[in-house]
Amino acid sequence: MLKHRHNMIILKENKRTVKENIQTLKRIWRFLSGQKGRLAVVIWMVMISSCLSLLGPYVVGKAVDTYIVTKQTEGFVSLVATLLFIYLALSLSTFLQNYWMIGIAQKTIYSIRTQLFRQFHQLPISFFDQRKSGELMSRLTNDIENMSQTFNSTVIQVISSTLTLIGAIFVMLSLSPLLTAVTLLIVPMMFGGMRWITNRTQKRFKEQQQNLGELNGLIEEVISGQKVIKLFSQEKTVISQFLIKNEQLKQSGFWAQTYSGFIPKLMNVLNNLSFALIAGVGGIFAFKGMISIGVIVIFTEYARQFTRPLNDLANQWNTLLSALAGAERVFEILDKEKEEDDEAEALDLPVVRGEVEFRHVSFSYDKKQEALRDVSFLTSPGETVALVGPTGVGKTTIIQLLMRFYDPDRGHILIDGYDVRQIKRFSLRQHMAFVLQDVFLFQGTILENIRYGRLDATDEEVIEAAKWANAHSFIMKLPNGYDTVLQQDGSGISQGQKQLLAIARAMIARPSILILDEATSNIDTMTELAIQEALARLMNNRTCFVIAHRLNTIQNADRILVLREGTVVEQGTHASLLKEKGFYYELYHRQFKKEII
Ligand SMILES: Nc1ncnc2c1ncn2[C@@H]1O[C@H](COP(=O)(O)OP(=O)(O)OP(=O)(O)O)[C@@H](O)[C@H]1O
Repeated sequence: MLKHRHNMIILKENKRTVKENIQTLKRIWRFLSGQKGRLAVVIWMVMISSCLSLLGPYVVGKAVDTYIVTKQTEGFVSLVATLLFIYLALSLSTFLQNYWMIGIAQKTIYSIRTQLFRQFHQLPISFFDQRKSGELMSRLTNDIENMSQTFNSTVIQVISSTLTLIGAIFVMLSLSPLLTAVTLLIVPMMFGGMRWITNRTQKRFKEQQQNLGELNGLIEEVISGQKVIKLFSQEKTVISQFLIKNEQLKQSGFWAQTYSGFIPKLMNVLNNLSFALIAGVGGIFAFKGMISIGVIVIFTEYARQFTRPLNDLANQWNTLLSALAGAERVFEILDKEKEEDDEAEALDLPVVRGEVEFRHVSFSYDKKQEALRDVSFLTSPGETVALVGPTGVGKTTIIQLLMRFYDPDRGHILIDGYDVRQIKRFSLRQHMAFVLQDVFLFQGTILENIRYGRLDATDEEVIEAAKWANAHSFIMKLPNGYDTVLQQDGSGISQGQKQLLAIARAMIARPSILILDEATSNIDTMTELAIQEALARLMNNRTCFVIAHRLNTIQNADRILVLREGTVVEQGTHASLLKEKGFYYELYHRQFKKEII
């Protein structure tokens, strides 16, 4: 039943062309390259077990004719022993083929999963900017899991069902073509009936899937937005929204399951019908001496063998197609263009002084609307540069280009006189560190989180950095000090403490160029002071780019770059810019002055 439900859900995906499916199969085949020998053994095993499963009923039929009808006992025991051997061998070969196939499947899935995970690290940032993380996660988990399930069982089932089906028809034809025709009568009825039910269930399953998606979306939103819901006392609204969606899901689920429940019933009816037909028509043939009783026994057994593989094939076929669609989604990522390789003569910069120049840089994310337009500036080593401007003017974009997450469409970015394209990415990023307002902490200890800045730092160096970052004292108050395990979102420590850890992490990286995205959230005064002091130490003697939100930072900056609509409209110190009475002056009076009044 479950399998059948799955069929319906994936009907939509089955619209892929045969050519596309063959191409995907070819690619999967390539992943199996190291295991073709084992796969051949499995296929042999499947063939043997299919033959054995056809042989069993044949021997039973022969036993009826030779021993039971004639009441002959001699040799009967050895025939029963043969039958026992056939069924034991069948069980053993089924077990072995499953065991080996699971081994092959898991090895293949392991290598596809590893390749996909590696690929994620080689893709440019633009790839991630354009996609939802949930959707990417689902390729690495759901799609691969779907492939894995299919490899585990479907391949074997498809081969075995096909062989059994062909074998059964072949043996039946050789025994009695007429009775075979009678047995096959149920096939069109089976397809007709299935089609009738499928047409009705398909719509219901689509509805169910859609309702389930909407309900999941609501649940996800409610869980992540718990604080907002509570704060605005929206619990009742959310619950009533949930009840509506839940009711819809119940309704569609009820009808989908009810309709699909007809399928096993139909199979049963048809099976019984075929038994009755074989017994009735076969009986008449037997009276006329056209066939023996044993042949009727063989036919009734094969009739069962016949409907089962047909049903299995219908189910497995859809599962296989759905797995192919999943595989295609995985391959689509594997085929994405990787981040451009470093140029052959790209340099390793052992030391960076921190001179940064943007020379007529223009850049557009979508190649339609420019996010930066002819931006030029030159900073001296050790300068603190504040990027100032209204929202969406390109402050973050300047930083993204500096870190080489994107390359400019026009113009050049130079560090110590070298075009960033001439520097190896790894080397470039090694000289940079950033402290962003959303501090990203990994699941792990505090020690590991700080050491992320430079993996070869000793424990002593980590502690030293934490002391410099004013983080040591709060860390020591935690139950396990530096060994306290943080969850991925850093729950358990405050926003300000996360900032202090981020500063320690940047400190240990010993960068020449520092990037700061100042936190806008309110942090208590004591922690704020600790952060400001730690930042001042971190920024000392380093070129710093600050996406500045605090007046204090802006006033103390050596250079302020004032951005407007993707271009630098003014630059200078706070005092000189105020004197100019231009855009900065306007911004200052609009945004900041109220802070100091
Ligand atoms: N990944 C992206 N894809 C497409 N457009 C983007 C992307 N990131 C930013 N943009 C667009 O580029 C322009 C500049 O964005 P940017 O993030 O650099 O602004 P900002 O000055 O940092 O803004 P804020 O102060 O709000 O963070 C905006 O118009 C924005 O919509």
